[in-house]
Amino acid sequence: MRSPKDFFKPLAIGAPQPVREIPFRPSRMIHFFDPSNPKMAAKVPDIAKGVDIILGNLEDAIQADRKVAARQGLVDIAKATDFGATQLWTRINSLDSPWVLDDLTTLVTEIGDKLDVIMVPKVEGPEDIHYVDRLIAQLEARAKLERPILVHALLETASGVRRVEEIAAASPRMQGISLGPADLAASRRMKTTRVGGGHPGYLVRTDPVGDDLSEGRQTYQQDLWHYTVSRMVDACVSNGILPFYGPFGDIRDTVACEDQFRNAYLLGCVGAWSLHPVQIAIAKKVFSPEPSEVAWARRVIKAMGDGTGAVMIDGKMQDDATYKQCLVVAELADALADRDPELASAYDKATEEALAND
Ligand SMILES: CC(C)(COP(=O)(O)OP(=O)(O)OC[C@H]1O[C@@H](n2cnc3c(N)ncnc32)[C@H](O)[C@@H]1OP(=O)(O)O)[C@@H](O)C(=O)NCCC(=O)NCCSC(=O)C[C@](C)(O)C(=O)O
Ligand SMILES: [Mg+2]
Repeated sequence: MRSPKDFFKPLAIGAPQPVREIPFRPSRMIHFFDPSNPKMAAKVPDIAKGVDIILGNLEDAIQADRKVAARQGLVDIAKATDFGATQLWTRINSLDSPWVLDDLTTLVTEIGDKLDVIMVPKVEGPEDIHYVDRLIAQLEARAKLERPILVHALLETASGVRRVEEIAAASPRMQGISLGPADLAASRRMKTTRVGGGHPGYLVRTDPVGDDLSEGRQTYQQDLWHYTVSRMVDACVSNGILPFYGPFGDIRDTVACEDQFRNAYLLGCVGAWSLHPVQIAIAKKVFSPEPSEVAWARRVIKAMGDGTGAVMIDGKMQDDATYKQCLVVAELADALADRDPELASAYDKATEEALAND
């Protein structure tokens, strides 16, 4: 770890000044596409208009013999497309792969001015972030970039989870962390072959009634990812960066996808990945607070005045802490409303109705 005094110094002569704060931009979904797939690539300009983040994937899910085509495809798309307020990200190949050096060199020098964030997969510890941090700085200097590219780590190894706090604190470039449930399951030797979501075997069972151990006992499926997501959220928030849930692989099961995304939302994540167009609307719905929640939050904030003391609203005690909880929801709503006029009017309408009854 660098000295706190040097932490915000550029790591290469001529590289841009690191950011001191990670800006919060709407980040409800990171939409993945394969830049080597002409059909998918052709849809990117249109899809980009309806998502918060669009990500050109170069790593897993891209066949080995399509890696170079994917990299070049991303360069071409980035150069040809105006992404407006939508963020452009990429996921580079893993640091032990034969492709990553060319991924970084090509992308930073050719489209570094368009790229907001580089996602680094299979991060094992802070040393992986330090490696890309310096290399990106050297390439930024070469490309004469004026704005630093941020880094997002993928939490998908047991070692990464063990050192997630160090990863989150490794560089001022760290923008956030996503959970990678498939590689993480493999790394941990978990016996699930699903990409995220629950498992019918991971459950708790109610106690037996009387002597009969088998009849009348309810079972409840549990969340395999609760510990990891919670730990990731703490690591991120305590370092001023953003936590994301990752992918939900059962594209057909939109119901369970929504549940998984909502669990992550309630635990503090700002967004999740969409692998297929059908998952975009799910993420948008789940990671935008409900109008009734926003109305409630705004009502509490109004009633609490300077945010101190205690008041009762609809039979519920409100104090300094609930005021802060409400600020979380209201500030998120304001940030999303800035970008989404439909949400803005839904929030305002619900607030008006709620305040009218006070
Ligand atoms: C699952 C797949 C193969 C189904 O693709 P499909 O073509 O079979 O599906 P479809 O339902 O027939 O597609 C309908 C239409 O949507 C298009 N389409 C479909 N998907 C997209 C997309 N993403 N973006 C834009 N367009 C898309 C597709 O081209 C088609 O267009 P058409 O109507 O003109 O024929 C496909 O959706 C896909 O390849 N998605 C991305 C997969 C991916 O990026 N995986 C890697 C991330 S997850 C991961 O890496 C794990 C992690 C974190 O590392 C760890 O946990 O360890
Ligand atoms: Mg993975």
